[in-house]
Amino acid sequence: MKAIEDALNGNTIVATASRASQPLVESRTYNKRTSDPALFEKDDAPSQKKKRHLPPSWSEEPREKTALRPTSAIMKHQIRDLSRTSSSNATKRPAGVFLSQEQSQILQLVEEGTSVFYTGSAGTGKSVLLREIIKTMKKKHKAADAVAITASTGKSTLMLMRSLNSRVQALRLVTLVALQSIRLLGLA
Ligand SMILES: Nc1ncnc2c1ncn2[C@@H]1O[C@H](COP(=O)(O)OP(=O)(O)OP(=O)(O)O)[C@@H](O)[C@H]1O
Repeated sequence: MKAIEDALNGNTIVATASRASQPLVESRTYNKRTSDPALFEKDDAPSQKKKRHLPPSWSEEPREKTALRPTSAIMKHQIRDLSRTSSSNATKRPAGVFLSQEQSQILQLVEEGTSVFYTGSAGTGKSVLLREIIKTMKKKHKAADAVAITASTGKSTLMLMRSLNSRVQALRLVTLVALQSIRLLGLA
């Protein structure tokens, strides 16, 4: 009631004025920036940065010069050079085929002039051995026509043509197969 009466008598203004003349400490402390250190409470005081202590060797060691990173243009050249050298090496020194003991035995028999029939599961190295046999026989009998490759079926002829990967050989192969077929049929 006392407060209402005071308000009616116009004491409100006086009260407001007195309140405004004494601003809250809180608002001064938190909402206003001030350089007065007394206004800072101990916990709110800005912490002093500690000086970093580095090991003595840190500053004594001279900094190594970092190698410049190659630009993309330089890298392109390097990659091109690398591919050139690797491809030239590949043509000069093809990866040698090291035949297994079984493959070597068959090759030896062929070299000795023995008629050989060899077979095996898929991927056991029959084609690799055949290529080696052809190579070896060509080396042994230097004449161009000394070695002839035949196939019993059209399909196998095509397979051989593909595996031998040479048009001339493939052409010769087809001719030989044709000749063999003619002979087998007793036509010639
Ligand atoms: N002596 C060897 N040295 C290295 N790799 C070999 C050798 N023999 C066979 N291979 C490899 O094994 C794989 C199969 O060989 P290849 O194609 O000659 O088998 P295959 O018996 O002819 O198979 P398929 O009957 O399926 O035609 C190939 O990748 C080949 O390079």
